[in-house]
Order: sequence, then C-alpha cells, then structure tokens
Amino acid sequence: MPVQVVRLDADLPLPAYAHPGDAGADLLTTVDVRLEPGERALVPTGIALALPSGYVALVHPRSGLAARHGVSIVNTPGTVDAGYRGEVKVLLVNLDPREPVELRRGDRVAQLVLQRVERARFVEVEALPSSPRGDGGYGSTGGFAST
Ligand SMILES: O=c1ccn([C@H]2C[C@H](O)[C@@H](COP(=O)(O)OP(=O)(O)OP(=O)(O)O)O2)c(=O)[nH]1
Ligand SMILES: [Mg+2]
Repeated sequence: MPVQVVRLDADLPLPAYAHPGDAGADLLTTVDVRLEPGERALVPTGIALALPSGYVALVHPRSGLAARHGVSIVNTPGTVDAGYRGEVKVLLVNLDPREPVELRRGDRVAQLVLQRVERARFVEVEALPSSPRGDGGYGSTGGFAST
C-alpha cells in the first residue's frame, strides 16, 4: 500500500522494512540522545505521513534495544492518527536501573506498524448481553503456579 511520506531531514533515509514480510518499518532518530537510567526523551524521526483514512500507524519498541539496553517507549504502542500531519516522534525511555544509553543520529529506535482500524458508533444501552467471562479480569483465571 503506498503511503505518502515527507522527509523532514533530507540526509536520512525513509523508514524501511528490514526483511520481506516484516510487520514493522524501522524509524530513525534524527538526533543524538543520551538517556540516563529512568530518563525519557521525545525523539524526532524526521518523517511526516499522510495515512489513508481507516488506518493507524503504531509506534512499537524494538526488541533488540529493549533486551540489550532496557530501552522502550513510554506510551507503547504510540498512536499515529490518519489525520496527523506533524513529525512522527518516539517517546523513548531507558528502563535500565544502572546504565545510561547513547543513541546516535540515524540509529533505528522504533518500528512503525500500520493497521486497519474500525471506528465505533457508541450505542448506549441499559444493560449489556451476558458473556462467559462476564466482569472477570485482572487475573481472574489464575496467575503463576505459585500464586
Ligand atoms: O508515539 C507517538 C504518539 C503520537 N504521535 C503523534 C501522532 C498522533 O496522531 C498525535 C497525537 O497522539 P495521541 O492521540 O496519542 O496524544 P494525545 O495526548 O491524545 O494528544 P492529542 O490531544 O493531540 O490527541 O501525536 C507521535 O508522533 N508519536
Ligand atoms: Mg489523542
């Protein structure tokens, strides 16, 4: 599916899928970032999109950064609305309790997953139809073996 993209930073490449079949296209940071343990930063990616109506782009963390450095995204997954025309940004956080992390301009810091979305027409009712789960949640089916 074609998606119109403007490069706000002409020296950096467009988002790209690393392999055929990948769901996520990698997003780059346009700036150097140093995150102390527990610190967060809103990082620019140098792109703006015009998603087709009926789609959303979700900003997901990269598992490699998470596993190696404890870097995740505060609002994961970030929601890029179809009507948003501003720069896509990533709210990175360093969850490592001890080590700072340094990311360089051009590093792949997140991945963008496009999905089709439905919009609800919310219909108010007095009572909901029953279901096998009912209002059970938050561990109602049990937890780990020890709990
Ligand atoms: O990780 C993200 C999340 C959001 N956005 C942009 C696109 C999105 O369409 C807009 C608003 O995001 P969201 O709705 O999550 O934020 P909000 O706090 O509800 O702000 P608003 O009142 O502008 O909707 O910010 C990003 O670039 N990256
Ligand atoms: Mg919003």
